[in-house]
Amino acid sequence: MISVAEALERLLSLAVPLASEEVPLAKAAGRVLSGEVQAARAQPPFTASAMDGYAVSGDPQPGETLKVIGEAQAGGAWTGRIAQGQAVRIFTGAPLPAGADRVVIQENVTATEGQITINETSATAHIRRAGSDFAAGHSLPGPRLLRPADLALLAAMNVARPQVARRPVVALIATGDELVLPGEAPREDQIICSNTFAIKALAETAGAEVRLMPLARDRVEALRDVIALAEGADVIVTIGGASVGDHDLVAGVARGMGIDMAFHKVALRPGKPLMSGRLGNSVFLGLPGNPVSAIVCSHLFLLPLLRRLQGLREVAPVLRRATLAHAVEANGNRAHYMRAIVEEGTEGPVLRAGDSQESAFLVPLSEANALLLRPPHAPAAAAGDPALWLAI
Ligand SMILES: Nc1nc2c(c(=O)[nH]1)N[C@H]1C(S)=C(S)[C@@H](COP(=O)(O)OP(=O)(O)OC[C@H]3O[C@@H](n4cnc5c(N)ncnc54)[C@H](O)[C@@H]3O)O[C@H]1N2
Ligand code: MOO
Repeated sequence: MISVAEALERLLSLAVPLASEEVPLAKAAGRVLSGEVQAARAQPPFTASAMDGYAVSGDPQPGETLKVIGEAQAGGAWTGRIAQGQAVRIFTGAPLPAGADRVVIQENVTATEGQITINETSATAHIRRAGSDFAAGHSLPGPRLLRPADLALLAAMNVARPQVARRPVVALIATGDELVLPGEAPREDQIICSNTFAIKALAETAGAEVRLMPLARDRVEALRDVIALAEGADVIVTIGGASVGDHDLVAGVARGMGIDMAFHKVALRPGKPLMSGRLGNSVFLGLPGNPVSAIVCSHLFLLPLLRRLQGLREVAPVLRRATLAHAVEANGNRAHYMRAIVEEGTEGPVLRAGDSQESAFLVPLSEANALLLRPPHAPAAAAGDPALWLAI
């Protein structure tokens, strides 16, 4: 069995970066900017008032009275020139008139018909210099996952249609004679297919377009047919049938279809039977069927793969530190990702592993907000000891 790190490296090496496409900004959230983009203009494009008040020349002192000779508002510049002893009524965002050096906020003046008297001065000029946020030509480098603030920045840079990596297409295949879809009437010996819905949602958070394939029954031909239907997908994900039982057919069928297997079995709990390889133009990822195993493996492997396909470099799950709320036993030879709850304590985050670590149970997974990582062969640890975790 190979380590989680080795498996992830082998999986990521199968990823051929996807082509890019242009999208309108309103559709660009969560997409990966492909390359560098440059600002067509500076921001602010002109020196602007940062407050509502009066634009003045020089630094008039308390008691001075100035004549108000015009008004400037955002989107409505006053185009004259201010001289000493004059003021222009100005509002936040308006271009600062020529000859003005500062803005006196309206709270600091007494305004009467056509004039103001200064009551107080302030150390700040209350102006935003042209280009003080960014200059024309300012660049936002890619690849970069576009967060909401990035979209505002791109808009201000007047980039209307950024180039982003196209969405990876994921074909999701649940396997097993025991499965029926939610809403259907299961026989006594059947269960509801659950994993698919978590994995679809997870893949979509990483920008994928997910195709739900028909359920594949536990027969070689049936499985082969559904996998063949998935041709053209960037990633083919199977769920179940990954282990060693007589009805666990996925590895054999994938081999029969010509997969170049990168690994099968990882020193991981839950998720030992995980497999991956290249199948035609697709990356093939065979997840174990147990719901927790499949979902944990999706966090650890599918999400990084989807991000790498879109060109991102830093894709491994982010490990954070916390202290253990209780003792934990020594670990065996597989990295154990325990379902846990992380909470903010008085001295930082505290981790509590769930009572049940059964890889088929969904309630503890639904209650968890973290996976507590116990590395292979980690010695027993006591309450208060440091531990690593990742958010789920
Ligand atoms: N003799 C051995 N048996 C098993 C081993 C082993 O090493 N030796 N490994 C165990 C481990 S670890 C895991 S994990 C499971 C995974 O096996 P499979 O990937 O072959 O999964 P299945 O047998 O098809 O299913 C396991 C379990 O999950 C349920 N399942 C499957 N698909 C879904 C779905 N889409 N939604 C909800 N539940 C699903 C299925 O009914 C089974 O109960 O193997 C152990 N066995
Ligand atoms: O590795 Mo299995 O995924 O323990 O349940």
